[in-house]
Amino acid sequence: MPMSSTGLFISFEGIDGAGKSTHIDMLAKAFDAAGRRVVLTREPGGTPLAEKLRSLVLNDPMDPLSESLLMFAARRDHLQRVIEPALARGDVVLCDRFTDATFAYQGHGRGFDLAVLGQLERWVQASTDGGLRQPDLTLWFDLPAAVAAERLAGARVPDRFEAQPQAFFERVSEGYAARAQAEPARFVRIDANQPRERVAAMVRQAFEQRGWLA
Ligand SMILES: Nc1ncnc2c1ncn2[C@@H]1O[C@H](COP(=O)(O)OP(=O)(O)O)[C@@H](O)[C@H]1O
Ligand SMILES: Cc1cn([C@H]2C[C@H](O)[C@@H](COP(=O)(O)OP(=O)(O)O)O2)c(=O)[nH]c1=O
Repeated sequence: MPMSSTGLFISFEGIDGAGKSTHIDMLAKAFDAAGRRVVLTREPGGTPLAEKLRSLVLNDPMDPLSESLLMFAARRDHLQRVIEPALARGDVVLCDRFTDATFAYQGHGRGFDLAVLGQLERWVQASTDGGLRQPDLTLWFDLPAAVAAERLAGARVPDRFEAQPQAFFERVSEGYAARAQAEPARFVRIDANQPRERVAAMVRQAFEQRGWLA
């Protein structure tokens, strides 16, 4: 049984260029065809306030603590205004990145204190029943940093994170691996270094195995 009482909360993670966006759209269509209401959203972002914070954090230079606080401020607003109401209605929430990204990028990428991030996570994701709101399932698109860089070359104008060197993304990947190891039941690692159709089949299989898509 998913942790959320009625809805389904799915997050998508991986370094920039790993292929998340490509497969989120496919999944949204699959859930829609199965008769489920889908909320497609992203972090940082997903509400008017959080989208403003996104634009600041992706473009304006700042230190890792400010970056982490803005990520969690955006997340708090997003949870309260979009994610929790959607789950209460029984919708499927497909979220492009969530807190694992903060541990991977601000924690492992920037080297910011993981214990402080853990405290922020507990404050921001505290649920009314005393538990911690986490995705029911996290799909981690794992791709070597060199391959992601090749895929992104020329594809779009890089933001503050996408402009980072390859070593940064190698650390971010280690961060995702650590989170996945700590919570194996929540994570599914997708080998994203394969043709789109193979990746799509593995993504679909993760849902079918759980009985979430026929
Ligand atoms: N399996 C794949 N093989 C080759 N290229 C891919 C694959 N999946 C996605 N791409 C391409 O790689 C780029 C990054 O994919 P995208 O879905 O935008 O990644 P993300 O959302 O994780 O940053 C896009 O140009 C996309 O078309
Ligand atoms: C959610 C989140 C994202 N990020 C970064 C990762 C990405 O480089 C960037 C935006 O994510 P994303 O929406 O994946 O960017 P795009 O749509 O351009 O692929 O924000 C963090 O550093 N920490 C976080 O907590």
